[in-house]
Amino acid sequence: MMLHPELLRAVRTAPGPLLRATALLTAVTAAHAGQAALLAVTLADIARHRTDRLPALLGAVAAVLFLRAFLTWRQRTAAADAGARIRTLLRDELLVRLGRLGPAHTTAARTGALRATVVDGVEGVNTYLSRYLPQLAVVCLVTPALLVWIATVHAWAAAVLAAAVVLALLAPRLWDRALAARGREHWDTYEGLAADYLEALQQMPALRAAGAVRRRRRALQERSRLLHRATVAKLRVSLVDTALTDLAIQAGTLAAVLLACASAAAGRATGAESYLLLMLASECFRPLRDLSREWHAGHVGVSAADGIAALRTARPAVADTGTLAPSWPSPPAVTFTGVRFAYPGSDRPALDGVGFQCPAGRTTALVGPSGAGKSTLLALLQRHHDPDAGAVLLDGVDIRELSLTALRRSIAVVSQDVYLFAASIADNLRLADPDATDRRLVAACRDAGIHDEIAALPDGYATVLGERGATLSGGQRQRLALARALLCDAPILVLDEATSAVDERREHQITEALRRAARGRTCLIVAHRLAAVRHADRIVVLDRGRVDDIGDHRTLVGAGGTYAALATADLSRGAAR
Ligand SMILES: Nc1ncnc2c1ncn2[C@@H]1O[C@H](COP(=O)(O)OP(=O)(O)OP(=O)(O)O)[C@@H](O)[C@H]1O
Repeated sequence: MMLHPELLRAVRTAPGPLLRATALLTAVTAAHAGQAALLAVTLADIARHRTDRLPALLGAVAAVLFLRAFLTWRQRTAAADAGARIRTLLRDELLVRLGRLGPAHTTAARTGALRATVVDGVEGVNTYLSRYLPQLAVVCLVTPALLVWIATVHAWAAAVLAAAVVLALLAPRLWDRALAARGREHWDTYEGLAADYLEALQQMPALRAAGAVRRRRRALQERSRLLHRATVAKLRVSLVDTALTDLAIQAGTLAAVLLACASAAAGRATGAESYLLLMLASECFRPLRDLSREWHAGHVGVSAADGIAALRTARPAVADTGTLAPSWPSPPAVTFTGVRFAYPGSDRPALDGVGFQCPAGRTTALVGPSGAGKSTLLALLQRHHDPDAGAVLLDGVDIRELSLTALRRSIAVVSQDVYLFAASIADNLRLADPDATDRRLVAACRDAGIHDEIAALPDGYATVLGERGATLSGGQRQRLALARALLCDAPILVLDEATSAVDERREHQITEALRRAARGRTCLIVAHRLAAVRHADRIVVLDRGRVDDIGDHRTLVGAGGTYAALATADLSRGAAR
């Protein structure tokens, strides 16, 4: 009978359907009791060889039977209806939360574990709400009413049954703490296994390349064994729980039967009363038996509730307190001033006193050795994190003063790992703008230098991509992502390692596409290979979290600093290819 605040909170997702499901379940249980009472009278009549009322009584029993069948059908529909709403609204709420939490959260959490919470956890909450809670309400409403009814027939029997009901309800609660601990352990193990499997499936090529499939399989088998152990441990506790309930029910029923027999033998009760007592004693426990069954089904919801609550109440890495939503008639300049930032848990700052400007409508390239802080700068611009000191400004306005929606609408991003959905090319493009016309899709793809290749596919823009866009090459995926970014029509374009997955010829194509795309936008490019950035209007060289130098390709090569060293390394890499 565990009531978790998170689960009670979730009742508000579908109060109407839940109330309807509960009312109908009460009616079904009442119909059971009514049928039992009618049967008691019928049996008493048969025992006394009274047949005059038999047809009417049997007719009434049949009518109640049909009514109950009808009510049961309506009840299941109402519960399914409540379930559908609970699932949809709860998952939607969690997805909105995940969206707000942003990449800072999703990179820290394991995708498989999040999936388990959002899919299986919500499923458990649904069972708890749409099946366990209505049954609990029925126990609270119908069982006392039946006990009062029994008391009018046989006060002692009612007292004994009441004691048995209380025992059946309370005795298993002694095991609640143990069950909660085992339930959590089971859920954690399940989440871990789900995350491991997802990772193994997604990383199968890497595992195969490293010859690690067999080792990974063994690790997963071990995980499965742990889950099996956790399941058995939980089952053991819940079986004790069920056994206690059953024991109380059996003892109560037996005592009531003995009392009924004793009363009948002593002539203190009529035949009809004895039959009624026997029938109602059994009905009195029906809601409890059903509750015990639903409890085991709904317990997953209780185990998952903590994870759902944690996800719902997690604080985003940045606060969305800004209110400005500028419309940018012309692309804004992006300025970093005195930016210092250390990742949570890291004592060494990733950026320390970084200041430079990306001029409006121009292309600025960020270069520097691995770990210099290039991606971190882009993450700060997108407000995945806020700087510990200093600020990022758009045309002089601190980005913290903009609402997150306005900021994100101002920036289009093509990141290192392009994500394409298992949908058509057109649908993938329209993620950026659902209302974009076919003409705009083609224009964006032309600018990104991918239109001809899409047009050459048998289904053109209607071609359905495999999962994660598997049917396209790395370079095609990157140019498709670029086209998608162009469709956003944002005044700032951010390209993080946009040419990382392609060969030299493709790199040239993409660089050309970028130059076309960058026109009329303030563009920030991070690239390892300098070919992609040598034409940039301004190149900012970062080294170990600081600005090392700023200039254009020619002046920086001439200066002979970090950039010149990178250029030499780049050249020799190019020669090696
Ligand atoms: N999520 C993170 N948590 C903790 N430290 C991080 C995280 N991401 C990056 N860092 C650290 O911050 C520093 C800057 O990393 P960043 O990814 O910005 O460098 P980069 O210049 O983009 O490197 P690369 O060219 O290899 O992508 C590095 O020391 C890195 O180890």
